[in-house]
Amino acid sequence: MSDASRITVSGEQPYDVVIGTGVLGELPALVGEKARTVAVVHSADLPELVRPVLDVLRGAGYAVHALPVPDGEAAKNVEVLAGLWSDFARLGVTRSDAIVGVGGGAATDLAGFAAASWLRGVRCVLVPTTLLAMVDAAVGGKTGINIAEGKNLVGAFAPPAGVLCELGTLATVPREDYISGLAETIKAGFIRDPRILELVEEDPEGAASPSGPHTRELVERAVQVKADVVGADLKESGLREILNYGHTLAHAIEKVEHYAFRHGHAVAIGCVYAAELGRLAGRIDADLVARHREVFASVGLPTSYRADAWPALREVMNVDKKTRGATLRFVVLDSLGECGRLAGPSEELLQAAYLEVAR
Ligand SMILES: NC(=O)c1ccc[n+]([C@@H]2O[C@H](COP(=O)([O-])OP(=O)(O)OC[C@H]3O[C@@H](n4cnc5c(N)ncnc54)[C@H](O)[C@@H]3O)[C@@H](O)[C@H]2O)c1
Ligand SMILES: O=C(O)C(=O)C[C@@H](O)[C@H](O)[C@H](O)COP(=O)(O)O
Ligand SMILES: [Zn+2]
Repeated sequence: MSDASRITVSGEQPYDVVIGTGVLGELPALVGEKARTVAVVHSADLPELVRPVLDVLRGAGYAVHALPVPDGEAAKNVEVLAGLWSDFARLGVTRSDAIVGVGGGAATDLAGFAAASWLRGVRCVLVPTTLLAMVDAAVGGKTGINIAEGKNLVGAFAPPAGVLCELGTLATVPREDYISGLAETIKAGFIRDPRILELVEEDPEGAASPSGPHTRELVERAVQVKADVVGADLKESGLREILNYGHTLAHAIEKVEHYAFRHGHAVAIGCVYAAELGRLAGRIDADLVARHREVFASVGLPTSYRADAWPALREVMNVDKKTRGATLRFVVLDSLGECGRLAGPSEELLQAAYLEVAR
């Protein structure tokens, strides 16, 4: 029996993000009647989480194939993707069939791109199993992989047919990964829904645990922010850029760390950097910057990074997707919950803001 709430993402083909317990029963309806073969892309390290997915699909009569991929960020590369394409060919995945992605954001990004690129696009259903994947990665149709030159540089906008957030799976997420997901949740609070910040500030320890009192509300609020934004601007022609708050520096940190640094941890540092940029550019005051540091730190997220890394980080920031020609562009806050853009900041400003997060 499901207690699910659902948030609809509008667009050419609207879909629901279903949040609750006992939601996997909705999988067959999302995979659809036309499908015969279902390829389930999942992290090799999570057999207990994928088993119920396989059982539900097999019970519904599909020919189900489990396709394990390397754990975490190691999944998001071109060799793994090419391996999936060969698997789909071998298994005879056709345009009437479906791909299901199960796991954290790395697995759902990969599965989504595999589905978007196979036969130029087949149906994809996502079953995120981390907080970060539920509140952000699995929602909104940004799919992709990393290359040596940078994070998520190859991918496609390809919305899923549905997203099933089984809250029970959060219980086993390692604490540091759960906290990483809180960074994106808090980001949603700064850019659009300040109530999220209040919920975290009232009870940071509760927020940092899946058994905390507000877990479901935090997930629902962050998903609602994402749904509202991507429903209005799927392909990031304007509004959607606000979801990238903090990511210009965050992606550079991840690249410099060879993708061994958690995404949310990098986003927390990146949001503080963006806040400092905003303050130095006269857009927000010191109190709002302090609130960034306090709320991220209250749940154990980092807010500073190595001082000596600046030259390397600065170079990587040039390939940020918001850059236009030689002009770096940042999402900044104009006030709490209101975003603006900062285009072409001077090198002095970029460095001065970095000095504020450097340690
Ligand atoms: N597409 C988007 O819009 C979008 C948005 C935000 C982040 N992302 C991407 O998401 C990725 C980060 O996602 P993440 O934080 O989920 O990391 P992740 O996918 O690397 O998962 C973190 C770890 O948790 C494990 N795990 C997953 N579910 C579990 C569970 N229920 N119990 C126990 N362990 C579990 C994974 O195996 C992995 O080791 C990054 O690649 C980031 O770029 C994409
Ligand atoms: O959905 C979006 O749009 C986002 O920017 C959400 C981010 O949290 C996410 O990390 C995204 O993958 C970053 O996108 P990118 O285009 O900068 O790679
Ligand atoms: Zn992110």
